[in-house]
Amino acid sequence: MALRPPPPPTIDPANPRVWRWEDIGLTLIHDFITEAEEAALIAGFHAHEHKSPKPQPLAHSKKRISQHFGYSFDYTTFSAAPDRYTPIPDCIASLLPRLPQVLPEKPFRLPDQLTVQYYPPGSGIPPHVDTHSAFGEALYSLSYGSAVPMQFRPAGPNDARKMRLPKRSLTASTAAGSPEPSSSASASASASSSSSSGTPKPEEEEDLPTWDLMLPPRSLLVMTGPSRYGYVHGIRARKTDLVPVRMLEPYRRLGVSGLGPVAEEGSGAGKDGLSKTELAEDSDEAVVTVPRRGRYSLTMRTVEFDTIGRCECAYPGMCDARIRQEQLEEQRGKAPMNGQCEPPTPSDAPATKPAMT
Ligand SMILES: O=C(O)CCC(=O)C(=O)O
Ligand SMILES: [Fe+2]
Repeated sequence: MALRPPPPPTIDPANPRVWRWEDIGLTLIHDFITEAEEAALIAGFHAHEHKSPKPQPLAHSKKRISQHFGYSFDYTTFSAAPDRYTPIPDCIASLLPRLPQVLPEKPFRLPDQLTVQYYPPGSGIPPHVDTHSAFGEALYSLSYGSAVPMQFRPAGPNDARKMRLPKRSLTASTAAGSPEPSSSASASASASSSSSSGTPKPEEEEDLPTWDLMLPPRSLLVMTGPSRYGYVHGIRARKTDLVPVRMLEPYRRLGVSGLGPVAEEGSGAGKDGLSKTELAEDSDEAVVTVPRRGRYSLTMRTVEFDTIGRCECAYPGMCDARIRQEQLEEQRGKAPMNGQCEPPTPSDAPATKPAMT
């Protein structure tokens, strides 16, 4: 099936490289880093790869590979562990002060929980929301190496139900298919595929608008508000994408490069001789087949040590803090009354956020 174009963004009149979907708090900034910075990040990834205690041979990997810097994420507390910190390489640290402060009403702290991921062609990440309570609102994701389409849709009842499955209770982790669940910070809404009970496939939630946003190399995606708390995002595991030509037009107009040889040349056969403009089978849409190439991303989050386990978002269905609270209340409802008064647990604390310093 061909990719589904996103709703048209608002283009910043002062900078056409900044595209915003204001209603859902999503921003895409093109050419956020230079090609030289991109090359340094890729070299940094491979240098670190050899230092890893369990080096994963990248060339042969079919799965997404992650590296973590800054504070490690701990699913037993649903927060970052203050005592587990991996120094941040210079090529990453130097980018942090350049990140846009997209929430002027909130205090800004540099991200301190960083995940670099390499996606070989054919790999992806299941639809998920990043853990609400552990991190500040703004999530940043820098793409490099090659382009990839990221799928977005509002979270639906099936996502909320899956978040409540036993494997995702208090200490369990389904880290969006991550090979390192204990240090990943994403909560998979749908880690398993279609079940015999007729549940829609993980990527689909019937009747909810689903669309794909092409993320070119060197672009920065910023999620806040509804896109951060109430939407799921993911990357389908595929070796090629069927991309509607009209989806590429805004990128071409801006002169954004790195969408693949076929996509950049427009109609006609690509350099690889594999692809040309054709009509999609399921519509009259002109599409190009774009082969995936190795793609890297750097996800940047800011740990909320002050508000561990609490969240006041407008999406309780997808909120780890609310789910934990529900589960605790359920357990209490079932527990026999013994007349004792137990001290409050951290999640019993009042839900007001302490002032940030
Ligand atoms: O690869 C990306 O751009 C995003 C990865 C992601 O969503 C995550 O690690 O939570
Ligand atoms: Fe994510």
